[in-house]
Amino acid sequence: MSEEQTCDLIIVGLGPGAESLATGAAEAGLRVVAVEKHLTGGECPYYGCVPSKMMVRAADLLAEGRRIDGLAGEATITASWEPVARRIREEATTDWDDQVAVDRLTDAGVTFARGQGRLTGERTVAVQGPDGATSTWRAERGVVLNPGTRPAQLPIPGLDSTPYWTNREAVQATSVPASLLVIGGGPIGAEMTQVFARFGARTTVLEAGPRILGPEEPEASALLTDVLAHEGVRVMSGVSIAEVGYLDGTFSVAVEESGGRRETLHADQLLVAAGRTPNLDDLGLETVGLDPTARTLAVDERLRVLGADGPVEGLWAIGDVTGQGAFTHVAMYQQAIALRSVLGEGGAAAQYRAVPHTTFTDPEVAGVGLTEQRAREAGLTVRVGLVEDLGSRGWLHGGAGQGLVKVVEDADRGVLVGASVVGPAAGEVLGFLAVAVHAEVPVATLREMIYAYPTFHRAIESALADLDDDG
Ligand SMILES: Cc1cc2nc3c(=O)[nH]c(=O)nc-3n(C[C@H](O)[C@H](O)[C@H](O)COP(=O)(O)OP(=O)(O)OC[C@H]3O[C@@H](n4cnc5c(N)ncnc54)[C@H](O)[C@@H]3O)c2cc1C
Ligand SMILES: NC(=O)c1ccc[n+]([C@@H]2O[C@H](COP(=O)([O-])OP(=O)(O)OC[C@H]3O[C@@H](n4cnc5c(N)ncnc54)[C@H](O)[C@@H]3O)[C@@H](O)[C@H]2O)c1
Repeated sequence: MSEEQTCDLIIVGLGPGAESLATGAAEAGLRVVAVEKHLTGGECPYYGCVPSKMMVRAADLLAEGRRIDGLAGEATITASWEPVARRIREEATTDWDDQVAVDRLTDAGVTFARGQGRLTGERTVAVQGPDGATSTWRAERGVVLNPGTRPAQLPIPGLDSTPYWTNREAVQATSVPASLLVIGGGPIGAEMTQVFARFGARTTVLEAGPRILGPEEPEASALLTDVLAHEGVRVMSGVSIAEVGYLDGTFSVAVEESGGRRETLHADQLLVAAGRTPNLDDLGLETVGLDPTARTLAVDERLRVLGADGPVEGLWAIGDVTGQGAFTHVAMYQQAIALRSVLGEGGAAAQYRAVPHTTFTDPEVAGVGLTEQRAREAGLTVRVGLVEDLGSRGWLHGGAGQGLVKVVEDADRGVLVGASVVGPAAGEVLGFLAVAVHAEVPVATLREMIYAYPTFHRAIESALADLDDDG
């Protein structure tokens, strides 16, 4: 163990938020040490948002090409995974090398330390490098934790001894399997299912819950399920997986449906996308009185980590481990607030009533704020407006214009507390509703607006009109 070194701020785990925070803190004059054990920038640029959205873009192009028949002539589409794999390797991840990101940090004046960081007490961190050597640091201001998550390992008999994919292997695929089983119908499972199916894999998605995209509005899940089924995907919900095997290049998955029917499915590849495990178990949390087995770190509105007796001295956390939405935009939002807190500055505190999200299937599934069910559980007087088509624009769009808009009103206050949009560019249409929920624009004001014809967002006007019909 080396002699303790001193700095102002240590950042452990460099997800997208921490990368920004490190640069900002160094630019503000702090001596910053940034610790990363794998790839600087975290899951999003190397295994998450960026490569997966390159895959989605390619799959959407194929689908658009296939829609030419009957709308604009004839097209013969020949799918090839080669440009997708190449773009991910060369443009997105530089072959999963983070040197550019490390250089960006060091150019900004940050001291970069490659290794596993662990708290050893208040404001102190030990960093174990790849060679096993350990350096120790004391930070005068404190420590920011941004360790993120890893794919959850399911305790399914047989699974661990098979070469199954998680999102990390899926984005590194150099070819498309002829057949694919996907365990988990959350955002990762839904996006990957559609991508590989559109590239020709016979795909089945296996979801334990009653429907895919379970936290979304049921109407949104149902619409996406229909679209996937129409594209030839088998969607099995309410299943439990008894066993997984692998023999001679083929996976076998024994599935029990809710009615008790058993079936063994076979495929060339298995993708497990069944949730995430927070990287909190090897972070030395116990040395500052925190529980290393917790699923999230409680934080206050300034991102200070909360212990049993209030904020832990000199300790902040940002990103997925705070449990406020596992999205890059949440981590980025939080880093700016945490940085101001580290620097002793004020400014707006964190609040999460209008966290937007988009699952990049086609149609996209986007939401903000509360679903109808969550609003009812919160005890609000709820009115709901729902339109299950996208009006003239949906029809003009041809085959792929299906969608919906659902708005959830707190009727006592006359403001929207949540909304969902499914459709082409739903994530963009959602922007309007995110403003409405965030700024608590009165529903009466939203109804006075003029909605351009024929846009997708015009369906919002119809959904607002439908609020009147709700009991
Ligand atoms: C397939 C996929 C698609 C996604 N798509 C989207 C999307 O479209 N939009 C969106 O907003 N979000 C998306 N996400 C979620 C997004 O990737 C995360 O929310 C985002 O990366 C923020 O995570 P984070 O900052 O908590 O940490 P992470 O990105 O998980 O990074 C944490 C970093 O900390 C490092 N680390 C952990 N422990 C230690 C330690 N003890 N010492 C040193 N280093 C450590 C890890 O190696 C990692 O690099 C997607 C995720 C996946 C998996
Ligand atoms: N477009 C986006 O913004 C985007 C895309 C991908 C991921 N993400 C983020 O990453 C997070 C993780 O994504 P995820 O899809 O892995 O996790 P998730 O937790 O959101 O969904 C996992 C799904 O797997 C199911 N499941 C769990 N155990 C199962 C089992 N044994 N058998 C069958 N099904 C099982 C769950 O019921 C759930 O529907 C998301 O919650 C999201 O915040 C965002």
